[in-house]
Amino acid sequence: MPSLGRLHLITDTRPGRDPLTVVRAALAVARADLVVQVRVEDSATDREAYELAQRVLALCVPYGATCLVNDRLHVALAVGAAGGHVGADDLPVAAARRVLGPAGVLGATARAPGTATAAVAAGASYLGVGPCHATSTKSGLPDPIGPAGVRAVVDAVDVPVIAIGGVTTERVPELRAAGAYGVAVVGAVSAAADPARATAELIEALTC
Ligand SMILES: Cc1ncc(COP(=O)(O)OP(=O)(O)O)c(N)n1
Ligand SMILES: Cc1nc(C(=O)O)sc1CCOP(=O)(O)O
Ligand SMILES: [Mg+2]
Repeated sequence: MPSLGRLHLITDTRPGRDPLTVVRAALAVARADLVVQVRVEDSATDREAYELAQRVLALCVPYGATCLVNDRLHVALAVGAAGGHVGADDLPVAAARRVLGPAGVLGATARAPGTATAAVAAGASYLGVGPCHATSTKSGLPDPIGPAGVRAVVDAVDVPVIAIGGVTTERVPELRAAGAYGVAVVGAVSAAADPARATAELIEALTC
C-alpha cells in the first residue's frame, strides 16, 4: 500500500459550496500529498455520491493523489477509489475491511485509545481522531479532545493518526507534536478566501 498523504481534504457539499473547485485548487498545490475524502450530506442520494466521487477521482488520478469515500463503501468500490472511511454509525470496521478487501485504504474514526485499538485490530489502516477542537462544520460531536487526546490515541496504536475537527494551519504544530501523522480539514481549505494558498500553508506546516 502506498504511503498515506498527510493532508486530508474532506469535501464540503453543504448548500452553496463548490467542492470540485476547491478540490481542483488543493490538488494543484498538494498533488500526490493530498488525500481527498468524498463526503456528501446524509440526505444525498447514492447517485449523487457516485457522480461526485467519479469526478473527484478523475481529478485525483493525474496527480497520483488518493481518493477515499466517506461512509458509502459501495460507492468507493463502484468508482474505483482507493478506499473509504467509517465511523460509529457506519459499517463496523471488520465488515468494512471485508467489503474493501485487504488492499483498500480503510480509515476509522476513534476518539479514545480503547476504540482506537479495537479499530486497528479490526483492520483500520489509519484513524481519524477528534474532534481536536470545536468546529461548526459538523453538529452533534462530543467535546473536543485537544492535543492530549490525540496523544493518548497515538500512544495506543501503530497506524497513522489523522487529527480532525477545527484544524487550522496554526494548530498543526501542536497536533504534530502530539504525534499526529497528518490532519483532515473541511473549513480550513473550503472556507478559505484562497483555497490553494490555504492548502500550501497546511502542507508547509505538515512538513516542518
Ligand atoms: C479523517 C476522518 N476522521 C473522522 C471522520 C468522521 O467520520 P464519522 O465519525 O463516520 O462521521 P461522518 O464524517 O460520517 O459524519 C471522517 N469523516 N474523516
Ligand atoms: C466530518 C467531521 N468529523 C469530525 C469528527 O470529530 O469526527 S469533525 C468533522 C468536521 C471537520 O471540519 P472542520 O475541519 O471544518 O472543523
Ligand atoms: Mg461516517
